[in-house]
Amino acid sequence: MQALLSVSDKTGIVEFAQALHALGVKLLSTGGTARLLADRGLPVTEVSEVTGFPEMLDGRVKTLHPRIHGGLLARRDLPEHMAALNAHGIGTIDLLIVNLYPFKQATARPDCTLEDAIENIDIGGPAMLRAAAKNWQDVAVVIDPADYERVLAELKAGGIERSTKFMLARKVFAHTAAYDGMIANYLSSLEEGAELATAQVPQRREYPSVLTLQLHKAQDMRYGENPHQSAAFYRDAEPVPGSLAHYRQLQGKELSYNNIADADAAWECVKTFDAPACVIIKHANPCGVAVGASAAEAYAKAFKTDSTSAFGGIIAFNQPLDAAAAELVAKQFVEVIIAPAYTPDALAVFQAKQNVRLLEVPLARDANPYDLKRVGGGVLVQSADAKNVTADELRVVTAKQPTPEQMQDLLFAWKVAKFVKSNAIVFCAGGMTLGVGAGQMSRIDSARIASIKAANAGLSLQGSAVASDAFFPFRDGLDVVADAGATCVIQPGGSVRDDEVIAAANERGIAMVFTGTRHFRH
Ligand SMILES: NC(=O)c1ncn([C@@H]2O[C@H](COP(=O)(O)O)[C@@H](O)[C@H]2O)c1NC=O
Repeated sequence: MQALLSVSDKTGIVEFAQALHALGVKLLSTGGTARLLADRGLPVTEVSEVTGFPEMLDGRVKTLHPRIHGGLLARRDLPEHMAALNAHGIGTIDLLIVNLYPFKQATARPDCTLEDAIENIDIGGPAMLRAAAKNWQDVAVVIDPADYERVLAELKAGGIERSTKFMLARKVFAHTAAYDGMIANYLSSLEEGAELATAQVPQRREYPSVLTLQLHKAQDMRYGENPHQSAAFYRDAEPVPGSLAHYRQLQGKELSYNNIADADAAWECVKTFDAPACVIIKHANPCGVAVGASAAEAYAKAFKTDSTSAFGGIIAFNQPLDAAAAELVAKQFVEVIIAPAYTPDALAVFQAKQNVRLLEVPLARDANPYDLKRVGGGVLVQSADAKNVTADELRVVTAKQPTPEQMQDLLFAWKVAKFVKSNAIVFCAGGMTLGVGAGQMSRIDSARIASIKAANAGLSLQGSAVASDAFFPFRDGLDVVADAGATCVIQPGGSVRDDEVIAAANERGIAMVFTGTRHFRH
């Protein structure tokens, strides 16, 4: 048996080659890889000895030769193929271990010139990979050091399984597709004229003219948003730390499409708080959000906002869930709980409620690089709404200044409003939501609904803070929240009628701050 080893990422390659040698496998290799193996005392034949050609053109041509590609592509079951190899004195290559020039790492460097990028496009590697993967029935092809162990174990047990060879081949074509996609994304992101100055770091557009994405299926789903729709969940190749895609399901029924969508909304919202927080989501909107001294207190406050809507909700915590919080939550019907960890006592509480889905997601606050939204015949792409307004960015526009407590409530309300579908109106006080008006076509209706919901929950809005995700276009919306009892308002500002709205706030004795940032959410 003959193996060809040619790797840029040399992780584990020496140990793997040693094990292959011990099994009697003959080792062929390219320049740098061959030197490393020879230095470790392994008998290795350089590819250049086989091809009769030195590696040429700064490594651009090493393995691109019929003596290599013949050995990879010949079908062992076709006598004519084997006769052709014999006639030309070509030996078969039965195992190929290749990983490619690090194009991604190279182009991520801020000083990467176009020339550097081009030199990091691997040509011979993908050619061999595709050849071996096409001939998967006869050649096992390994691109991922994580597969070395499995391949070795099977070789030791008598030979690489057919199913393993097919799995490895499929992995190759996904990998070369992603690799070429990355190159296409890079080259199509270059500004006009980049080709005139290849020794310089090229200017790049944020949105390339060709966008290639590769997503990996995490799971099939029983159905989509509705039972007559089919669905699956796909993950990014490298999901950002702290994103929902890192979930580990500890118990409960299978996750549904809506569960994942709502869990994501809950998790993204709860992550924005530093204090122990709880977010209850229904149909992608928060129906209760609160901070407290503990997870249990945060939950109890969040539940009070709208205990009717909380039924069957998705509940997220930014703290490990302990028994005290678990016991409270277990009293209500809950679909999914998300937390960075669960104490053993908390898990014990849900032992008797095996249908409840418990998700553990490591906490980190990195934002997704891009948001994607399907529209008819295309996809809208935008940067994620990662903006978190801080106190020093706020501008007080009324005669009345907010008190420090009001300022806290305003910032809390603003954080929540960012996660409420537009038009969003959120009344808050004391670190909890009191009334949420979501998804209305008119801002004034959202304001009315938020105050009706607070009244339904028996929560007073006297002295409350209110957030509006976008500016009030007229004074009428402000009058509704003032009539309801709000004494301070946070909103982006920027309306042509800001003066009218500020005058109304002054007239009603309200403190109002502008964020200068809008948080539409659709
Ligand atoms: N040109 C070729 O014929 C060729 N054959 C293999 N390579 C790549 O060369 C790298 C290994 O080189 P070395 O063994 O010299 O460190 C691998 O990433 C492999 O994919 C090549 N390089 C680039 O195209």
